[in-house]
Amino acid sequence: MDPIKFRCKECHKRVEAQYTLDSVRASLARQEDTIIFALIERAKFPLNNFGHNRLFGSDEYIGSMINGLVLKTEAVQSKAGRYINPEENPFFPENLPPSAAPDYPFSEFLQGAGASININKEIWEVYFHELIPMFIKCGDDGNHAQSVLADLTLLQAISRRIHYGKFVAEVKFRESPKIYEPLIRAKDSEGLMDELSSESVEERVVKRVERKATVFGQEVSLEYDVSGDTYMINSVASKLYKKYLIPLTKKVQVEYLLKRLD
Ligand SMILES: O=C(O)C(=O)C[C@]1(C(=O)O)C=C[C@@H](O)C=C1
Repeated sequence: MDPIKFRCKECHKRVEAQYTLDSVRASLARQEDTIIFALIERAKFPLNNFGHNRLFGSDEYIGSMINGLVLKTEAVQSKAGRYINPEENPFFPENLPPSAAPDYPFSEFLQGAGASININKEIWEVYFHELIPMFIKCGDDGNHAQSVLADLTLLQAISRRIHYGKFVAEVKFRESPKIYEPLIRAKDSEGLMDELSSESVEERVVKRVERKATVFGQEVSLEYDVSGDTYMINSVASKLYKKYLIPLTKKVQVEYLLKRLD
């Protein structure tokens, strides 16, 4: 197939991202939609034995189906430039091929050694050992590749949300350097955690997620407006946020800030 040759006048224009507390919160809210739809997609499949299937044998990668597919997919996406975007973090950063995509001047908003924080190993553990058992039924419907790719889409959306904490932390630091600098110099993780946390904002996020998940999970029909909850992921989505996504986003914020002045 021929690649698309068309290019509009806007193609080469650099779009400098403006990060403010409002804009990063708006981005977190949009990312909720992606995560909820990815949860709905994954919920369509049973467990599908991801831990046992072997893929890519011989001298290539040998591992479980999920490891193999994620490793290979990330390699392809890395070549296509996914990880030159500072908002993206790979699950298998070791030996990723470099980007072959044209250079793009992504914003250099993040500062210090914290810009390269990657807690995907922890996210991976939480995902397979705590999140998946929360909403996926045991069983095998033969759709192994499909369910693994649904896992990857969901994992990437979750990872992006959690690592977006770096951008939230940088915005907060720039807004109040006089508050954050002494805490960073004193390596006061608890003080930083207290400073960046807002219980009322967190409550609003969890409530909004539950509401969105209820609406997105409904079946829409031509005969009647909406019918019952199809995928039952509203309680899963709000629990996911309360128990894992918000705490891990805050952990990334603290880790980022501790390295902000390095
Ligand atoms: O909105 C913020 O200020 C954030 O830091 C993001 C976030 C979240 O993960 O949703 C994390 C910490 C705050 O307590 C509130 C919300």
